[in-house]
Amino acid sequence: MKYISTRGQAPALEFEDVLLTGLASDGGLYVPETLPHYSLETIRSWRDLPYDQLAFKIIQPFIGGAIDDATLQTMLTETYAGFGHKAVAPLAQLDHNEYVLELFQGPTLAFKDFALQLLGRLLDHVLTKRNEKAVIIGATSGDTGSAAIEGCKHSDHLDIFIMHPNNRVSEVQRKQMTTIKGDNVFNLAVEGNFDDCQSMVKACFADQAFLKGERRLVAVNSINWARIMAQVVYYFYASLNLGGPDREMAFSVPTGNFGDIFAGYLAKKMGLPVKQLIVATNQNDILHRTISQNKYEKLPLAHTLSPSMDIVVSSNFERLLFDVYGREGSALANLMDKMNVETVELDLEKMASVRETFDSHAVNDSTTCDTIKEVYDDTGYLLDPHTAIGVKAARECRRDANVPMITLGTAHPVKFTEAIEKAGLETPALPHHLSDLFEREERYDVIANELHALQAYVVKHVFSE
Ligand SMILES: Cc1ncc(COP(=O)(O)O)c(C=O)c1O
Ligand SMILES: N[C@@H](CCOP(=O)(O)O)C(=O)O
Repeated sequence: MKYISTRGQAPALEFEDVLLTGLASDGGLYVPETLPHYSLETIRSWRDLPYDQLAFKIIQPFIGGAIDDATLQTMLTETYAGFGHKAVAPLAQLDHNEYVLELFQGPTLAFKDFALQLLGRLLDHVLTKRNEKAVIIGATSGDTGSAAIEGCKHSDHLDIFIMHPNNRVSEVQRKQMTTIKGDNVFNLAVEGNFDDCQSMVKACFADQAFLKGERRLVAVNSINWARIMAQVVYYFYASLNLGGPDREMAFSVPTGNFGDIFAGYLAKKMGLPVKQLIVATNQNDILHRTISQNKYEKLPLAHTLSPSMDIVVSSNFERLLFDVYGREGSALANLMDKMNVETVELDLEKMASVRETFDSHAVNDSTTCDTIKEVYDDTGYLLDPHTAIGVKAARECRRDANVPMITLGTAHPVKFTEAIEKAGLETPALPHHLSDLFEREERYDVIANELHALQAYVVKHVFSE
């Protein structure tokens, strides 16, 4: 399978090279040139597959010949065997036709594990084969960081640098990242917000001279296509477990960088019957304002009780716009340049095509806490604040009560004590494998919100080995 850039100028790449990059050289994001499409009959035939085998069916066509089938299946089996629930992505029922898809059963307790525990294995496999070393530079608002470090810490071929906004991730999230030992692991607390960290990652891709041509730069954020690819699987899995593909499903997705919901959009394009996709945001609601009012306007980033979604510039929205604008790279490049500097309205018929599938809703901190409390009182089920935003948005935007509504449960509540306590509830104990987290020694450095500070740090640690 070939991958092309959303901005039309960068060379098309095969899977292995897409895996080993981040942004395309023209500043765009890689997407498959064509998507596989499956008949209902084919999807139906996957109904009884365990998660790892379903993952093989969905992921293998994206990888093509880059990894042989037996090795890929082994990687997938090992990846998902490390999850804390035998079903890997179990469904919890809140009400009639209302579910939470628990995507927080992986080692770092957030949906990021689904892709990042696999990504670490894929990268190690390909770099070993090529006998190459790479540098990972990633940005996190709290969850990507620990999942990426967990996935990459054993690789001799990778040095991993993860930036988080200083004092703006939860304590559990910070400790999860900064207590992982490994000579190849570096945590940086940036004096800035997530958007600052993310733009530094992108700036590093635009100018890689600081790596002296000696190391490849790889992304672990969802700008890396392999992240999205692995996230498509659980839409199929959830649907198949609730009678799909013979009935439609609706999904509500707590949204920040638009990676997770974009995977749902791909699942629909690949043939899964999906009635609606709900973009659920916190107070950082640029996507909600874009979808509901057709006004893409950047406002200052707000710090909320759902810190992982404290994001203004949602990178993967570009991948959706690429489709909406007829896959015309040059038109999209112009639009993205405009969106970077001014408030933009999309063409009306383009917006109408977005609204055919997508609805949106924004939830503030106080309603987030009320939702956590209400659902707990009704059902005894404790939502994390991000998932609570998804549940609230699902209840507000539902198009058809007969269609099962599945909210993606993106994180475990134990990571977000502040919101749980503000909801008047008690945070549960940390799971066994993290029970001594607060006694573990932390290791991280604080750096200025400046590209040269980051690059100097990376150079010092990569080339002084
Ligand atoms: C817990 C949690 N929920 C939701 C999101 C939003 O996901 P996405 O960035 O793919 O939209 C994130 C991270 O972005 C997250 O960490
Ligand atoms: N919520 C994320 C932010 C980064 O998003 P990504 O999906 O592009 O890696 C986080 O927790 O770090």
